[in-house]
Formats: sequence, C-alpha cells, structure tokens
Amino acid sequence: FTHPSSPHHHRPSHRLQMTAQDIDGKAIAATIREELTNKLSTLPSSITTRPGLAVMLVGSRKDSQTYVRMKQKACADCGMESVLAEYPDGENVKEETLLEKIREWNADEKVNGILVQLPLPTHISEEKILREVDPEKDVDGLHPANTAKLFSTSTHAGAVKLNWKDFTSIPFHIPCTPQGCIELLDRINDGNGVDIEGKNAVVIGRSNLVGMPVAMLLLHRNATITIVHSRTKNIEDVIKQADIVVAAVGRANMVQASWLKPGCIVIDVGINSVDDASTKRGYRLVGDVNYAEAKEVCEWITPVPGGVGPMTIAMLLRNTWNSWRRAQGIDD
Ligand SMILES: Nc1nc(=O)c2c([nH]1)NC[C@@H]1CN(c3ccc(C(=O)N[C@@H](CCC(=O)O)C(=O)O)cc3)C=[N+]21
Repeated sequence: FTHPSSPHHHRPSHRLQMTAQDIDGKAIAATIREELTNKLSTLPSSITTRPGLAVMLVGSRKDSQTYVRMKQKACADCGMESVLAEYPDGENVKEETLLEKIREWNADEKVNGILVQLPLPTHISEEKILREVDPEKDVDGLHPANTAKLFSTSTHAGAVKLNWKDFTSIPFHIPCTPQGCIELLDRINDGNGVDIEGKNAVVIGRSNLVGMPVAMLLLHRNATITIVHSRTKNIEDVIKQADIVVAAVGRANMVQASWLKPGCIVIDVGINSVDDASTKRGYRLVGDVNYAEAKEVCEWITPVPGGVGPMTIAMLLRNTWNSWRRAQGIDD
C-alpha cells in the first residue's frame, strides 16, 4: 500500500484494481433475449399468437439495412414474428405511401410493434411519420404521447424499475437505447447493479433518440443530471464531476481519459465507423470515448462494439413482448 500523500497514489484508496472492468452488453443482452425466448416457449397451448414486429426501412443506407436485418434475426431467434416494408427508392417515396402503411399496421392485430428505421430521407417529415404510429405499438418510444410520459414529473413517483408497469397506470414505451443504458447499470457487478440515486450523471448529447430520454430515466432514478452539448462551456470540468458518464454525441474518441473522474462509470452509446484497411470490412467501430485510455481511469466501461448496441435490440424485443402481452391480457 502506498501512503495517501505519496506522489504514486493518484487513485482513490478504495480502488485496488488498476483497470476498469468491461460492461459486457453482449452477454447481458443475450441473457435478456434468453429470458424472452423462455417465456415465449413456455406459453400455455391456448395461446397461439406470437408477438409481431413491423419494420419500415426507407432508402438504401447500408448501416440501416444491417441494423434492420439484426432486428429481424433477433425476433426470429426468440420466437417472435416480423414483417418488413422496404422502400429502396427512398428519394422518390411519397410521405402518404408511408403513412398509409403505418395505418395498415395500426389496424393489424398481428402487428404489436412498429419500428420506423431512422434516419428517413430529408423530404419526409420524421415527426409526421412517427406521430402516425399507434402509441401502444410504438416500441421505439418516439411518439409524442410516449415521450410526454417519459418527461412527466408524475413518472418519478413509481419509477424505481424500468418496466412500464412500475411507472404509471398508463403503460407506455421507453426508447430502446436509453432503456438499455439503465439496464446495463442495473446488471453490472454480477447482476447487483449500481445505486444510481444521488449520483452525478452527466449526459453528453441532447438528441431525441438518446441524450434527452436517458437523462430523464436517470432523473427518475434520482440521479443529479447535467446535459452537456456543443455549446457547453468548460465541458471537461463538468464531465470531471460525473460519477456516471453517458456519451451519446456520435464523435469518435471525443471524450478523453483526462476528463474523467477516477472510478466513474462510462456508458458509451457512440457507434462511429473509422476507416481501417487492416479489417475485413475496411472500417472498425469506435465509441465516443477514448476507450483504451479511459479504461485506466474509470471503474466500469462499455466497449464498442459489444456494449450498448446489443442492448438496444434486446430492449426492442422487450418492448414488443410487452406490447403483445398487454394486447393479450397476459401479466408477465
Ligand atoms: N427507429 C430507430 N430505432 C433504432 O433503434 C435505431 C434507428 N432507428 N436507427 C439507427 C440506430 C442504431 N441502432 C443500433 C442497434 C444495434 C446496434 C448493435 O447491435 N451494434 C453492435 C455491432 C454491430 C456491427 O458490428 O455492425 C454492437 O455495438 O456491438 C447498433 C446500432 C439502432 N438504431
């Protein structure tokens, strides 16, 4: 043991371990998917329907195609149905065509979840499309009826657990990636999780998809939240105060190890591709946090890939399951 005043003692005394532990999102997501698979394979024989996810893919972005394929495979793997409506000629598709498809799915009882893969081509109003989705089937949690509940103070009261049943008597869907971030915090440390209450949580980024909703979820768990963004002054000093850092900006390796408080927890939502000729695909994925360096400072960190990404898909399955069982009147 070095004496606390020794120049070599630059870590808090409670930390004996030099390197952060990875938060294994891939493994945690696999566990959740297995739980759902088990539930679906042990239903009474009187129940003959299965949860169904409808996915809308507009345009021909390679990354969107990959994500949609992963989502459909995930459905099939756990015993859910999925349908895909694909509009490869994204530049020429009419908004009304998409709205009509969504109305069809809203009325289709085999469809329990509707996911519109984002981004949409610029001539299509994302807001208009998302508004058309039946909030009960909005498994992405992006309909204003769902976001309003997430941003409501009345949600605080019962918001101890993430399951919609615990939030309010009115069920709603929570966006998948933010929900996945909280689920990771709940399951680290051999499933014991970390206590979020009273912690300083700094969210980097303010998007509708991640930054703002994840800040709300942390607030509902009684964290003290700060959202930092491109216009924040002294961003490094603010992040330095954080016990929990959620990085969701989409800038490769932006967050430096020197900005982090020793012993903090880092949830890296960023999925940025960086050219790398030495890989098979010609690129590799990196997060918003300089992982290799951060790992020497923080206590827990999500890798990219294998961190938040797989959780997004697991939470999509969970939302679809919840939507279906609610339609069936099944408790859990
Ligand atoms: N309406 C909508 N809902 C979404 O949920 C949505 C969306 N639009 N648009 C795009 C983003 C992105 N997204 C990801 C999902 C899984 C991984 C994932 O599983 N990634 C793997 C690696 C995948 C690979 O190797 O390419 C990982 O991080 O380990 C990543 C990204 C969902 N999104």
